[in-house]
Amino acid sequence: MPISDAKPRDQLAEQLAEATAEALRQDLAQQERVLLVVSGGSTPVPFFQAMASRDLPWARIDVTLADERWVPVDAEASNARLVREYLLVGPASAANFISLTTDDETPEQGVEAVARRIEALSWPASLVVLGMGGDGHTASLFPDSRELELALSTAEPVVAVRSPSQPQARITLSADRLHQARRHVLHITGGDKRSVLARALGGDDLRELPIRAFLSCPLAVYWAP
Ligand SMILES: O=C1O[C@H](COP(=O)(O)O)[C@@H](O)[C@H](O)[C@H]1O
Repeated sequence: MPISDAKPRDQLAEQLAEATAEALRQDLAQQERVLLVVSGGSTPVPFFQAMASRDLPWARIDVTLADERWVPVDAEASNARLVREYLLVGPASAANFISLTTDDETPEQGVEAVARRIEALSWPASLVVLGMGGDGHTASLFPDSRELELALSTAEPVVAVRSPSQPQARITLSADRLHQARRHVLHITGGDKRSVLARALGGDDLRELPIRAFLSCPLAVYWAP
């Protein structure tokens, strides 16, 4: 389909995939391995689909997540399942995916093993693609999380997170780790999220809207209705 006939969200996903592929190519010209950090949730699906067929040396690319629900890898709610189903297919299946879960019962038990995995990657990442929820959370930095201050301030790479608003325990890259990237993108869709972003830009209380921690990365915003 010519890009001009595409629906806005698919068009946005194509543009983001092109920019991501270009960023990875640039860094691959300078270093043997590169790292791409992606978000979960529902928004990234068309981006993953657009990315999967890109002509890239995928075997030299590590892919990990900004955050994960502490659920089995094949669970509906698993961000890793989403990545495997929509991104790691076709040419992109040659990429090395690093998950954020272990067989431990809780993220608190697994957090150290995940931290070692994450530390071993090629930081700074080429690109961190953030998402955002309607409550202003990004990754698993939730406004109502007990661990929000820790996740915003620690130098540790990952934090186990409990949020009353969320049905599952989670694990998230810390804000410090998410900042360790050459480029940052916020990928959001819909009028509601545009309003949340506008509200975030008008204030500075991170606990109210944790996305504020990334508004001056600099951050490229990819938005479509
Ligand atoms: O729970 C999560 O939510 C955000 C936003 O998800 P969306 O479904 O509104 O696109 C996502 O960025 C994060 O990775 C995910 O775990």
